[in-house]
Amino acid sequence: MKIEDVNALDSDAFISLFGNIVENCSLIAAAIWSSRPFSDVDDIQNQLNKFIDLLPRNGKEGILRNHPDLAGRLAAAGQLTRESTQEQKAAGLDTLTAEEKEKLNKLNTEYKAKFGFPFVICARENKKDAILKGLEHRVQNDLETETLTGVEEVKKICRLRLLDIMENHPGAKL
Ligand SMILES: NC(=O)NC1=NC(=O)NC1=O
Repeated sequence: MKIEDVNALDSDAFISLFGNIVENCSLIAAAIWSSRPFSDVDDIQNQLNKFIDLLPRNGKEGILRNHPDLAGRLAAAGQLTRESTQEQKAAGLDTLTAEEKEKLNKLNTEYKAKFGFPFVICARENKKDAILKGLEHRVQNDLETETLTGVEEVKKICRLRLLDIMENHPGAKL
């Protein structure tokens, strides 16, 4: 899809296409539509990042709260979004041993009890061992650090989803 095609989308079509590049936060795509015309994909990403960075603390925490646990209840119930399903599978989270799953669930529960939002990491950039190590390390951080770290991981997830759409969506027929 070319950037000209993106710039030609009305708000409904733009939100329909980009609404889940930040998991369950279609508001962000709806908001950055106002920033068109975009010069290129990086410009779209920069507008997303700027919107997220300007949110108050509770807005950032809200984005994190909208992310499903890794190999959590929704994954077990097959109720993850298409994107999350693919991302969690790519990290090998669909082939955890019973012991790994128990450890992940225990750490996820501890993390969420401490911070009030789930542990978020870009699953496509990490395999399950790195995710478990990351969770063990990050659960020891403070709230400020984890809010910012989680948001930076959301931006990585968002970037990969954005590139997928730009590369795979046919866009306007030539
Ligand atoms: N809690 C999470 O980190 N969730 C996720 N990370 C991804 O990359 N995809 C997810 O669903």
